[in-house]
Amino acid sequence: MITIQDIAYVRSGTADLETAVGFAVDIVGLELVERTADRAYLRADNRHHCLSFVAGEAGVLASAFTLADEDRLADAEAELSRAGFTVTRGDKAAAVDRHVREFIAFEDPFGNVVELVVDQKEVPTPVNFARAAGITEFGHLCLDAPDVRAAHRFWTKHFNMKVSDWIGDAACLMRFDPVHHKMAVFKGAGPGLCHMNFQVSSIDDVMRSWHFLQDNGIEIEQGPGRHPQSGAVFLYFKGPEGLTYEYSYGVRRIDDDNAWRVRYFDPAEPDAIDMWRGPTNRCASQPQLPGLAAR
Ligand SMILES: O=C/C=C/C(C(=O)O)=C(/O)C(=O)O
Ligand SMILES: [Fe+2]
Repeated sequence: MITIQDIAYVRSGTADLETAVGFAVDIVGLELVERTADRAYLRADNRHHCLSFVAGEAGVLASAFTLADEDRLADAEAELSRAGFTVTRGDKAAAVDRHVREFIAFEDPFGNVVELVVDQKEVPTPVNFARAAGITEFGHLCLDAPDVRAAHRFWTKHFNMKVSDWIGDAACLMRFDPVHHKMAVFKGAGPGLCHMNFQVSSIDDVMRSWHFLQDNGIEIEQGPGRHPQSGAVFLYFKGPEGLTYEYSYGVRRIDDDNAWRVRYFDPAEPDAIDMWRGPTNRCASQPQLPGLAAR
C-alpha cells in the first residue's frame, strides 16, 4: 500500500506560456515564483508551486502527490512495477525542474501521468497573491477516466485512498486525510485533468470572484453553487487551453473514518452536483453526467 501524504502539483504543457501565466496570475491570483524562457511556477500556499507550465504542446503533463520519504518512494516503485506498471525514476535534472528531491512517474490504467514525489520544496514566506481572491491553499485535483469504478479500484488497491462519495458511475470523490476529497475521478472520454481546485477563505471570496471573472469576460463553467458532497460553495471557470480552475469554500472534513457512511448520489437528480440548481456548461466533454447536461 502506497501512502500519499498530500497533493503536490499539476504540471501542464502550454503552447502560449505568456497567456497561461497571465491568466494564472491576473485572473486566478496565484503568485508567480519563478519564470524562465520555457517554464513558469505558480504558488498558492507553502508549496514551492502547485502549478507549473512547460512551454510546448498544450495539455496536462502530470499530477503529483507527495510521499513521506525515499524508502516509501522505493516501496511505491516496487509495488507499481510488481503490479505491471512501467515506472520511471526521475533523474536529477528532472527533480530539480520539479523542485523536489526525488520522484517517480507512471501512467494510471487510463493514461493519466502521475508523479510521486519526495521532499517538495517548502517556501515559508507568505504568498504574495497577485490579486485578493482569498486563496488559502491548493485544495484538490480531479482526473478524468473512462471507467470511474476501475479508477476507484486502482486508487484504493494501491494507495491509501478511501471513497467519500460516489456520483453514480460519473464521479468518485476520494480522501487520504480528513479532507472530504483531495483527489477525484470524473468520467471522461480518456485521461485528462478535469480541474484543479483552490480553497478560499469565505463565501464572500467566491462571490467576489464570480463578479470579477464576469467583469473580465472569463467563461464560468458552473457556479456559484453548493456541492452536496463536500458541502462546499464552488465556482468553476475556464482558463486558457481548456484548463479548468475551481474556487471553493467550506469543504467538509471527515474526522472519524468509522463514522462516515459512503454516499451515492444519482447524477440524474437536479441537485446532485449543485444544491442551488444553477446553470452549467461544466465538463461539456462529459455527457455521462446527465444531471449536468439536463440544465
Ligand atoms: O460534481 C460534484 C463535485 C463535487 C465536489 C465537491 O463536493 O466539493 C468537487 O469539488 C469536485 O469534484 O469538483
Ligand atoms: Fe472540485
